[in-house]
Amino acid sequence: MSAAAVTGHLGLGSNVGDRAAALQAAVDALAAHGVRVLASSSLYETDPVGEVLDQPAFLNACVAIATDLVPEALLDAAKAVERGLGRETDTTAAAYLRHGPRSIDVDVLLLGAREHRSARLQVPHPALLQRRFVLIPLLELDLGLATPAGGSLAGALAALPVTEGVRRAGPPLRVPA
Ligand SMILES: Nc1ncnc2c1ncn2[C@@H]1O[C@H](COP(=O)(O)OP(=O)(O)OP(=O)(O)O)[C@@H](O)[C@H]1O
Ligand SMILES: Nc1nc2c(c(=O)[nH]1)N=C(CO)CN2
Repeated sequence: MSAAAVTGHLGLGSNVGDRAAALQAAVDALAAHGVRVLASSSLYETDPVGEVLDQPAFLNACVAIATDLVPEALLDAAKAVERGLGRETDTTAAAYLRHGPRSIDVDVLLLGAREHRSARLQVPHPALLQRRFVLIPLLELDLGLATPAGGSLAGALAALPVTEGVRRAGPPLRVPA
């Protein structure tokens, strides 16, 4: 791939089926959709947060990426990877439950200094600074990360109450050489 226009970070999550295999399959599939994965955090076993707490624990990881895609095309790529792994991505479908169990979730967390706000995509991800399950793997990748507005992710993590368990559960996902 040629020199990429944008670097950023994606969040990966799974709490149905073989969770580690699903996270690895997502990393493996991203290249075919124009997204180069540069590095992966460790895997973390995390307590569910959000609107559905009575569901199995998640396995989460974050990856650093580079891409020539514009932000909405990157979201399309993330959704295509989810669909390719069998996830229901239509938020109006009967099978869709917001914050509910899923075989794979690929969220756009950060695109460096870029901000994007449209009906279908907000970057930074709106819940970024409230979620220990994304802040901890992101900070493993880069302790100096900040939002485009200048908010330190390390500072956000330090300010959060420890209400949600996040335990290291395995080594980083394999990324292409
Ligand atoms: N930064 C983002 N990354 C991924 N999806 C986003 C983002 N901003 C807005 N969305 C929109 O959110 C919709 C629902 O996404 P998803 O099914 O992953 O939600 P969720 O995982 O249940 O909740 P959450 O977004 O709080 O993690 C997507 O179809 C997409 O249009
Ligand atoms: N621990 C954890 N909780 C969640 C997760 C997730 O990936 N990890 N994803 C959700 C849907 O956005 C809702 N809750």
